[in-house]
Amino acid sequence: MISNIEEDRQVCVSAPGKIILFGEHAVVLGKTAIATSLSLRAKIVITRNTENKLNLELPDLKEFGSGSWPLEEFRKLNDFPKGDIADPLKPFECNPEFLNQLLTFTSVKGIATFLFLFSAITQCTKGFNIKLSSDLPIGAGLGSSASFCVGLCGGLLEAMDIYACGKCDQCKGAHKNSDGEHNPCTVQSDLINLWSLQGEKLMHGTPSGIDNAVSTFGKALTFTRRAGYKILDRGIPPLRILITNTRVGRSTKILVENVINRSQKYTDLIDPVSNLIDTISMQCLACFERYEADSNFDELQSAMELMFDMNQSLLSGCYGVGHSSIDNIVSITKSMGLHTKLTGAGGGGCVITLLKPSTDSQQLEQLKKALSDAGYESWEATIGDPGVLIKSL
Ligand SMILES: Nc1ncnc2c1ncn2[C@@H]1O[C@H](COP(=O)(O)OP(=O)(O)O)[C@@H](O)[C@H]1O
Ligand SMILES: C[C@@](O)(CCOP(=O)(O)O)CC(=O)O
Ligand SMILES: [Mg+2]
Repeated sequence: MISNIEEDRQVCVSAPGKIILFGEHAVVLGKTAIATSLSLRAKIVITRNTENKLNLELPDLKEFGSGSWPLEEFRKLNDFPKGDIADPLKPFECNPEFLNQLLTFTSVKGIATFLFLFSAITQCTKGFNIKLSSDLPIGAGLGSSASFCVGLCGGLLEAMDIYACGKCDQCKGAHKNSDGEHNPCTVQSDLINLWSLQGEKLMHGTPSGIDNAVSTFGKALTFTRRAGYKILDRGIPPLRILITNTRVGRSTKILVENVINRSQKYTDLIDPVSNLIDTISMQCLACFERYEADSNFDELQSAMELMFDMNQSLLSGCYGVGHSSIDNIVSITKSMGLHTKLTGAGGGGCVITLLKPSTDSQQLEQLKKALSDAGYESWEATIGDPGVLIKSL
């Protein structure tokens, strides 16, 4: 018999999307990338049920909508994670055999990812109703997959009362914001981040880990595969960024695989490119530090504009992840003296344009209309938002 408290308990979690300022794809190859969170967020609501079922609603995935499965259906699978490996405090990769068994329930990789994380974290011991929706365009380079994983893992760990910190005061909600939400402590956030990385691996094979890190911790951070994340405690300077969605769908998994294959096949040609992108990321950090010291925004803006152009040229011309729609937006914004680069995996998806401090509302409307007339949707980004937020009712 579930106690009333548990049965009535509701866990609400949100996790931000992101933009990568510099270093996408190169970060998969071990170089430095810089990313910052967005105000667009994935939202998950988790409530208990007494039906011993998983009831799932994914309103943003029209081809799915909703689904319901008895928990026993998963527990009886040959490769259901159990025993020593199945310690929810020690994130583990999905067994390929188990993935194949999960893919008998759904052909959608994202849902199979959901079912893996649900099975691994909850052991399918309790029935839950789960609804996941998002402000983020899906598959557009703004980290929707990572925010999906981070929100889900944060919510499931909370709903199962699984805390790497043993449920410290912060994770008990000692420092709630005005909406009654709290950021989990660093120890619990690291657990959420590592589980989310396992989800990202299922989504697109060889993620660097930057997307789930910035969705977990928020603000802005640098990332390398070797050293992991380093949060920029002072955030980033007040850059004005316009996000434009090409509305061209693409597969992060395929784009990432293509860059890896090109790097392995043409190592002597691509390594210098990756090293230059690493230099761009490091130069961006140096510019941020210089701005902190001298507040010379014009100097910062000029350097950022050059680095945007360089990184875009290298991504498109050398890594091969450009697209004609991206080139079109680069051209439209350049005609207005602005500089644009793709963000995320490229091949369509979203681009980011560096607005000038002097770009006034009339110029911005003129730019957005030119982009809209060309078939693109654009909006000024709010960056540096908090990472995963949890509200337990
Ligand atoms: N709101 C959502 N609802 C359901 N699935 C989602 C949602 N957001 C992301 N996903 C999953 O993430 C996948 C997109 O991941 P990816 O190709 O990496 O694009 P992105 O650049 O947005 O991270 C989708 O195909 C879907 O499986
Ligand atoms: C291309 C890459 O650098 C970022 C992928 O971003 P997104 O999934 O397109 O939002 C891959 C990675 O770092 O995992
Ligand atoms: Mg993604």
